[in-house]
Parts: sequence; structure tokens; C-alpha cells
Amino acid sequence: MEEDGRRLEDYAVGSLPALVYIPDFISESEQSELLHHIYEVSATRWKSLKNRRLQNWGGVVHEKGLLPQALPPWLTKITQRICEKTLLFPSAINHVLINEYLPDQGIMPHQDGPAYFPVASILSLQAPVVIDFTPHTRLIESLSEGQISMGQASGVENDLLYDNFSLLLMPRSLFIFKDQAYSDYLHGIKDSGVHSLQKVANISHYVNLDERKESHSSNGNDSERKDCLIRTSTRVSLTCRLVPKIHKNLFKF
Ligand SMILES: O=C(O)CCC(=O)C(=O)O
Ligand SMILES: [Fe+2]
Repeated sequence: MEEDGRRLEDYAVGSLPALVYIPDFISESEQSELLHHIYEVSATRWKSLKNRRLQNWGGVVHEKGLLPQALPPWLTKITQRICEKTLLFPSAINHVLINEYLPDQGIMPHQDGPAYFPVASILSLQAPVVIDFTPHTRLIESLSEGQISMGQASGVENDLLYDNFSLLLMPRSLFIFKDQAYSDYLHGIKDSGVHSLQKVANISHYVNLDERKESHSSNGNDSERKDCLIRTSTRVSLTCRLVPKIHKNLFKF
């Protein structure tokens, strides 16, 4: 991240150093190009889940590693840029999950599996959402038993560290979470058409895109608008990760 004079640390957000938010990571035309590729594929590429659809690229992730399949060039163009600009991955990103969310869809609070290198990078397309982080119950239990040593808090205030927090993911942004945010928190997106902006750590990046489109509509309630995000269109996200263990051959399991 040197070409504009900013280093990755300059993009840190919230109370954990493990959260990085880079607005405008791709241009409008790159976004259109990606969406074109995503929707051009055969319908069988989409896997429908109860609350969203997804495409899996890079191969099948097993607990013990990846049965790899080369990423297409339209994805490596993005994954290479993520690696080059962040320098957070020890080798090339080899797995991309593309999630599609209708305005009332989300993803249950979860942790990404142990198969991945513990850095998740998420490119958001088309529509904003709020992603929520909640401390893992294991962490809450050990906190209440007084087992967390001061040393682990490493200069960050305890009460901030183990609280819930949220981040706003605007279209074309890259969001990265790693370390503690990866290991000690669950992350999820509410399956509701309205997302609260109240606990959003990077609220300065909020732009009401609908309002901008309508340019000067003045019939809305301003305070209400700043407190919540009304989801009006479909969001697509690319979760780009590295599975360090590769299985070249199915029979080696
Ligand atoms: O769509 C997102 O921003 C989150 C996706 C996610 O958590 C995942 O793919 O594991
Ligand atoms: Fe996830």
C-alpha cells in the first residue's frame, strides 16, 4: 500500500488492530466487470442455501486442506492485488467464496474454519451492509472466570476489546480481519432489510447511495437515516482466503 503514501496500518479501524478497511479498493468499472463475470456463469455454479446463494472458486475445502482448482484470471486479477497491496498472505490466495445477499438476507454468526490461513479479505460489491462481530462464548466464559491475563490485552482497553462491534462494508471496499478478530469473535450479517449503524466503527465511510442517486430528495427523516442503513439492493461479496494445505490427489486423504 505504498503508491498513495499510505501503509496498511493507516487503514486500521475500530478498537482491534486486526481490522483493516480500505475504501475504493476497486474502481466502478472493475466492479461492473466482476459482476459481469459472476452473473455470466452457468446457473449450476450457484449453490442455493437457505438464506443466500454462493459460488465456490478455487476448489473444495476439506478440514485437512484444499483439493485445488485454478482460479480464473478475472479472480486472480483481484486476489493478486490483495496479496500485493496488503502483504498479509504468505503465498497466493487460492480460494474465493462469492456470496449473494438479497436485501433481507444475511449470514449467521460464525467463525471461518481451521482450514484457512487466519486472514480473511472481503471485497464488497453493489450494495452496503453492516457486519457484526461478537466475542466467541469461549472468550466470554474465560473472561468471567478472570482467566484473561493483562498481557493479552496488549495496550487496547479491555472493555473495548471484548465488546460487540460492527463495521460498514461499502461497495468496492476491501475489508480484512485477522488475528484476534479471526480467532476470538464470531462474524455475521443480519438477515434483515435494516441494519443499525449505531455500533459501526468506521461510520465516517457511510454514504447514503440511494440519496445520492435521487440527488435532492428532501422528504426523508435525516436522523433516522443516519441511525440505520436501509438495504435496497442485492449485495455480492468475494471472501478471498488462503488454504495453506493443498491435496494434489483425492486418494492421499
Ligand atoms: O459476505 C460477507 O461479507 C461475509 C462472508 C463470510 O463471512 C464468509 O464467507 O465466511
Ligand atoms: Fe465468514
